Amino acid sequence: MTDPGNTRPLEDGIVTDFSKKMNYGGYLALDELLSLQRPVSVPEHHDELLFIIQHQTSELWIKLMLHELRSARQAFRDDDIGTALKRIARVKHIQETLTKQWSVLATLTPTEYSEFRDFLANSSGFQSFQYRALEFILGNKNAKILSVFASDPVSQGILQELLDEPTLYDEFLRYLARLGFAIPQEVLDRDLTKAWTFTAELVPVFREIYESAGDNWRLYEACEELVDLEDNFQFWRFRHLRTVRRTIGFKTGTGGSSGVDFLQRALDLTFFPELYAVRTEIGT
Ligand code: HEM
Ligand SMILES: N[C@@H](CC(=O)c1ccccc1NC=O)C(=O)O
Repeated sequence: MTDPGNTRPLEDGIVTDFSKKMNYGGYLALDELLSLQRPVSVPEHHDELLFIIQHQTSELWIKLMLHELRSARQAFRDDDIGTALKRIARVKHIQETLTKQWSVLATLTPTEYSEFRDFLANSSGFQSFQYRALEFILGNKNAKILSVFASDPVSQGILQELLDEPTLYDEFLRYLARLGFAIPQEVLDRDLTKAWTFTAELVPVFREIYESAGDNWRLYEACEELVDLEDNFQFWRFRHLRTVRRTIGFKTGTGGSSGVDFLQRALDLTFFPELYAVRTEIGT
């Protein structure tokens, strides 16, 4: 056999004529996608491309998370817990990817960032409508935040819709109510535009599910999936906080907040407090 010189020979079947067929770049709209990284620093700072790509990839993954979470919410509505669990499992993997991805941005030193930070003006992740949509569908609703999107009616409209609709947790609890669990009427009739708050009457419901896991395996699994989802969300928030801490210290944020202190307070927020509270009761 002739030595191919560390080169893989192409096979005869490999398609090379795309004049009349869809190819990779066409399918993925790569022309557009790869022309969307537009640094604003002058002269262009080497590290701004990292900063943009870290954010754009995050937004793409968040887009998929929202797609999956909307579908999971619909699945609970349709009494289809199998599909809901499948969707949430995927979301958990995306969260892990997003949390791990912080290590790439952490290679940006404070000096490098300070060299192009001023060019970002008042733009900030706080204005990410997809991130806010994620918080809303998971239960951390806050009508006041809609004002940030006044200049972007399409995003504001999507957020208003999510604000008015049941969250993933609302649909899970309604599903439990349909199965005969003692979900208080006030929970089912709650003001959906408000953030979820701890409801003690739900703890015994979850205790019943945990203590009858053998008979209620899917429900037990769903509870644990939701806990994973919240834990993973907190891990992302924490990595963001630590990255901000090491990059800008205690400077105020470009979005106008106090910065690290403001982000620290997000770590006190919780989506499914009763699923954490039940842990204190288990085995006692
Ligand atoms: C060196 C990089 C980063 C720094 C220094 C930074 C800094 C900050 C600061 C100070 C805030 C508070 C709001 C403000 O006043 O601006 C904030 C909020 C936020 N950032 Fe970043 N950030 C960084 C990277 C990222 C990345 C990669 C994302 C991914 C999408 C992101 C998403 C967000 C979100 C969603 C918020 C709102 C959080 C909340 O409401 O609790 N940030 N960021
Ligand atoms: N808030 C950041 C700026 C920042 O990180 C940022 C700027 C524009 C678009 C996204 C950003 N990411 C997260 O807040 C800062 O205060 O430096």
